[in-house]
Amino acid sequence: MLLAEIVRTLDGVTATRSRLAKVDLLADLLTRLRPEEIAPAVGMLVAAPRQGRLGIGWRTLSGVEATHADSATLEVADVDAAFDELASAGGSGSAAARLAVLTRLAERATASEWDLLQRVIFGELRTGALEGVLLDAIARASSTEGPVVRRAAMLSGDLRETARLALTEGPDALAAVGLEVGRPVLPMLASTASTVEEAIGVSGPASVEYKLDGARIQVHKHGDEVGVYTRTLADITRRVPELVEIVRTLPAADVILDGETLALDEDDAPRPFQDTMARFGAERASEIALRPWFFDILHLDGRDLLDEPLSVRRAVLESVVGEWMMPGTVTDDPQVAAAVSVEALAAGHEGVVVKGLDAPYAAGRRGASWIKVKPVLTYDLVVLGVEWGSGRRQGWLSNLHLGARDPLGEFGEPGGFVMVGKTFKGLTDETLRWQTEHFLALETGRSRGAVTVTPTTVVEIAIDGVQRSPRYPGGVALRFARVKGYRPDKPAAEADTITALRDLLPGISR
Ligand SMILES: Nc1ncnc2c1ncn2[C@@H]1O[C@H](COP(=O)(O)OP(=O)(O)OP(=O)(O)O)[C@@H](O)[C@H]1O
Repeated sequence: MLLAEIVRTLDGVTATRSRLAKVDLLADLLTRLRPEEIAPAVGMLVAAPRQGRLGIGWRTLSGVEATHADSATLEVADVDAAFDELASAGGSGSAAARLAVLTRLAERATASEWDLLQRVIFGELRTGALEGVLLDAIARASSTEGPVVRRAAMLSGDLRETARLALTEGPDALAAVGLEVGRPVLPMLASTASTVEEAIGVSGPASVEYKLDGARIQVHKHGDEVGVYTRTLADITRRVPELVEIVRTLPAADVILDGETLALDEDDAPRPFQDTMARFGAERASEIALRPWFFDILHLDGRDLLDEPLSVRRAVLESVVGEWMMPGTVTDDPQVAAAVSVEALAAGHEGVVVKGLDAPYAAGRRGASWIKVKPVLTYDLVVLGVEWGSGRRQGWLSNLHLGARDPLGEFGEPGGFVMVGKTFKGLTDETLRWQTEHFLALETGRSRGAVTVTPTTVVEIAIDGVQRSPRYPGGVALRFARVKGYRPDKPAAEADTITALRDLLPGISR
């Protein structure tokens, strides 16, 4: 298949607001792929190449100079072969080799094909919205029930392979996809309530647990082999040897655990979230040691536990992790639950997560089975641009332009971002230095003292609330926004939405 057909399909998908029409277009494309084209083509559709991260920055890409082709001749297989070359180019002279591959590709591509290829190579413009539609399209194209496709995608964490299985082998092969120790699955996510009482009203009998402000980890142990993965399934095993050591000692041959990790200071108080994330990003180990708290178990010694109720999973979890268990209490009494929250806050944690005891582990889904309650309002927003600082901050990129996600395109492009405020508060010198370098590498243009950037960086912002704003396109502006920390573990497609912020406005009927 020609790459141009993928470009045309994606254009069609963007041009229509109808979900059904999007599914039709994608399903039609999928049915026309040859078996060996399915995985590469799906990778191109969702900007997640089959070869994994290609490790090419925006700067390298925008440095490619080429005269594009007038007519479309590039095949999906040609692009896939070029990606193989990019992924395997390493060692000395690799930069030149990669640039040569990119230049050849850019010359063979038409301008619109190169637009798409850049986004695929960069690998970060994934819109969660498209992945959902694509799952429906895979179901349609392979005449398989939607839930069967979704389940396989969740458990394998691999949309490309799910599409290939669905289209070439059918529902039985999909149903046979199970958990595999060593292959991470998307974590279960929480919804939000404003009080513990409200949360327990929804959940009924629940495990009310501390919500630690660290980083999510999924841990896989197979004998002595241990793998540690982030919220976005990045493998960070080599960066966290102290966690690997702890997991090795657990009394289980095969186990998959879900938890949170955090660094404590000498008084056992949690260190700032930034310190934990610094460990995740660092190539070298630092003095700050992490420790784990586990709150769920997905698999134990040959038995998948996903579909068991939390009450059963907790009992099994406790027998495996002992002292590394997340603190919490099982109760259906709102007062007892509220007391856990007070205790968690007093110990310096963020709040609590209230989890229905009957609920299974819903991998990759955000639902009412887990409800987080945090007294400080924090939102994960996307940096759209940054202003150059002045005075003491001269020469640093400082004031961040913050955007909320607009999945339905109510205030702009569907899947785009709507600006809701700015802040330069809460930035340490070290963060200023880091963000200047980081955002210059993501630069897409400059205007009036600000650098606009590719909207891929998620930052956690604390606010006192929101107010109506005639100036911002979403009609809402943040009040007293300050930076809590960057969220390299969160993709922009999962940032908070403009709807979530507008819901904070008093008296807005949506
Ligand atoms: N006891 C706990 N149970 C579940 N998650 C916990 C717990 N303690 C801390 N967490 C963290 O809280 C998050 C739950 O909120 P959510 O599923 O919305 O993830 P998130 O989008 O990363 O949210 P947040 O930014 O609030 O951490 C988990 O991803 C995990 O990192």
